[in-house]
Amino acid sequence: MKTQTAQILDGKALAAKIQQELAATITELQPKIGRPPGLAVLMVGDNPASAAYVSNKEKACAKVGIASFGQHFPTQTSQTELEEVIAELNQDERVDGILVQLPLPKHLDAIALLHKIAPDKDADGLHPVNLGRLVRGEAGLRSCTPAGVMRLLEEYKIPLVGKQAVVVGRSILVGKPMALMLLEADATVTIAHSRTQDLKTITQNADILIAAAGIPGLITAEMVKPGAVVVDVGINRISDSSGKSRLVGDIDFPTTAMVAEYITPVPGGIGPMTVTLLLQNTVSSYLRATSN
Ligand SMILES: Nc1nc2c(c(=O)[nH]1)N[C@@H](CN(C=O)c1ccc(C(=O)N[C@@H](CCC(=O)O)C(=O)O)cc1)CN2
Repeated sequence: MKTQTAQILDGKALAAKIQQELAATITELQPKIGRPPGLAVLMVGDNPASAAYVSNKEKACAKVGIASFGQHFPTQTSQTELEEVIAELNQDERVDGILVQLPLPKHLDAIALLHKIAPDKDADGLHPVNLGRLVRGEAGLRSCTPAGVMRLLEEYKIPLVGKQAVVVGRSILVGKPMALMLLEADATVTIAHSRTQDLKTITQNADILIAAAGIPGLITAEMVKPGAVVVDVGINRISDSSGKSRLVGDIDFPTTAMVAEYITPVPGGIGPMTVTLLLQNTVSSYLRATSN
């Protein structure tokens, strides 16, 4: 039986390497600056997956020496209360990065909350000012998941200039900024989404295929060009026939790994890179805030 031939793009290993570098930077700078970098993660409600991600972020902060100012609010917290908390954090000199864990309970307007975060403390890179900077190719805080994808591709020296890149998914969190970052790197970019007709014909043309649709196993081997670089941003928890839960991506890994040249695993691919780029954004804001 033919088995996997693709090389793994190891996000977990790269994340560990970058986190070590961040820890060394913080150890060196903290005595001179007089305080560590600070990150505030705001979580509303009891979504168990979100609670696990927030806890991972706080553990990662502790590991590299970033102070956490996390706050957990009950589900019924109002928009105004959260806006007031963000306004305080914007003024708090110990805090370099602020993020609102998504998704939020339905009565809250996530976009309106993101607008309230000071752009230079926008650790998730989702404020319109930072998205605008990305559109214009200017320096700014970049969205963590797509920035993590770009950093992983860079580490493995994957050529992007002039390549056909297809992004499946058009969310503000991943798909749209991902397409812009690939464009910034001179790839020729196509965005496909839930209304795209004949997805297979489009994905088969991709030298670089990014799956960010949130649909388990959406991309199968016959949809992938032989030799393509395949990046799985999907994080889907499914139950198998015995009722046991496991994590899968948007890509059918066993079949796709037989045709792709490079592939990211789930878990251990883009997830750890997302958390690491969040730490990196926080440290960038800290350096900017303390540079005078
Ligand atoms: N404000 C934000 N909300 C959300 C984001 C985000 O970037 N900003 N992304 C996702 C969730 N997320 C971070 O918040 C996230 C998800 C998964 C991982 C991760 O490391 N996954 C591991 C597996 C973990 C497991 O076993 O469950 C992996 O892929 O190896 C990191 C971050 C939605 N919300």
